[in-house]
Amino acid sequence: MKQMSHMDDIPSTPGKFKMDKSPYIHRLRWHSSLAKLTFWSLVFLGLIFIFFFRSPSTSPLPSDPSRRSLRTYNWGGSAWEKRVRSSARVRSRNGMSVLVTGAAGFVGTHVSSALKRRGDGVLGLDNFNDYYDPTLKRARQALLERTGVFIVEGDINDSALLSKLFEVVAFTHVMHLAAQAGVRYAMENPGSYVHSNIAGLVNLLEVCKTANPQPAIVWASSSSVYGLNTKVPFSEKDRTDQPASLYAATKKAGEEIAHTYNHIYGLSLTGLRFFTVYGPWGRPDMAYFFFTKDILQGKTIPIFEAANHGTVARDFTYIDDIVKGCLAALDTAEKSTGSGGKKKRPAQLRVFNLGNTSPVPVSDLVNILERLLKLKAKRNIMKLPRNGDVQFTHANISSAQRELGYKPKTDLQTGLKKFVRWYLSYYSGGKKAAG
Ligand SMILES: O=C(O)[C@H]1O[C@H](OP(=O)(O)OP(=O)(O)OC[C@H]2O[C@@H](n3ccc(=O)[nH]c3=O)[C@H](O)[C@@H]2O)[C@H](O)[C@@H](O)[C@H]1O
Repeated sequence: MKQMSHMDDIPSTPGKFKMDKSPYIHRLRWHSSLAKLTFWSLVFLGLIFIFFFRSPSTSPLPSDPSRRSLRTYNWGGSAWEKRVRSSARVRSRNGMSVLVTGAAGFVGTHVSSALKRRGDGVLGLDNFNDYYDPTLKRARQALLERTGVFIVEGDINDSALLSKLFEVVAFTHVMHLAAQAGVRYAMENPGSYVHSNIAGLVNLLEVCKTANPQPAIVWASSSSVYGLNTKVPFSEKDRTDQPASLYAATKKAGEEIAHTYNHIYGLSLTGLRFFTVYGPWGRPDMAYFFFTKDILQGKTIPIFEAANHGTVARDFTYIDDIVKGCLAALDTAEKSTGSGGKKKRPAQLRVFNLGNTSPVPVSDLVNILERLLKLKAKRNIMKLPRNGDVQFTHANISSAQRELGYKPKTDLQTGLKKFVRWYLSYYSGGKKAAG
């Protein structure tokens, strides 16, 4: 508006001037209209820029100022398509072609690399959001690139992008790991859970349902769906209708959504309830990870305990065991049965616990870290906050054992030893070496 008033200082209405045909006046008029033209052209160009470049034309993302990473991504073009095709190309007999969402995430990176190593075609998709340090995601991306996995930058809410990917590659499977994780963060940013775990899931399933052939989908649910249950170990048959966090509620909603898409469209769907997965290249928001960081920096760590000094424990599960469970779920997934958006016959619908079956108190986790780091932790014992945490998790894995041959092998001591070795290497300037 300031510019407008400045422009207004230059009289442009001939009536304000004596009709003088002097060259000066001509020049002034010419300048004035040129300035006007320039100004309005700039405004026009500005509007075009805002319209076409700032707001995604395909699937507008909800405005969410706390998630700066929800942006428009560049994709498309023949070079891009070539990379997509090459990354997804199957290189082993009977191999599968898998779209891995959340490929720059902790589990996504490990699963993508394991699939690629055995000759499956793998294409990653990730929005590289800033829920935690994106440089760690970029480092994982670099790691995957070295194994031949290309990660497309984009959001699972972008249906045009997803449709394009299915147009370029006839994926046989989708390993859906993109999600808003973290139990406590849901109090801070509830919208991001709805965006990724509900809207994003529905969007992905919509595209999968219309794809021809439809892929089989394996996706990450969570142990948190058992919520306030007290009967342990948790079995897939137990109730899951009392979530303690919005995170858990969105994962539970995901399971119901999976049921719907299986029922109506014949999509083959397998949900995996992960139990507190840890290991190298892990998530910095998780307790084992930031406890390690804080112990090394001499900072106090908050250790939760339940009422009356009750133990808080988790069925911590090592990443390599989880990867085996994920691959087995993909390998045993039956084909989807629909086409053209219609179900032909009933399709497979499964849900499995992937845990370790040996819960460890959080205080013991800290004891192990102290031994590995050769440092004493400064402990601040705190009451378990009422922001989503549950007191105890313990998986009954008999179903996964029976149907997937899932057999976790790594105890917490062994797994944390591998994590700490990676952590020290990665954060001591050995970021490249850690690969
Ligand atoms: O299984 C899951 O489905 C989930 O696992 C993970 O959640 P959690 O099991 O809660 O892991 P995590 O935060 O590492 O806390 C571990 C323990 O430390 C305790 N804890 C935590 C923080 C703290 O400051 N102090 C503390 O004692 C805390 O009370 C808990 O007992 C994933 O983050 C989540 O995305 C989801 O995948």
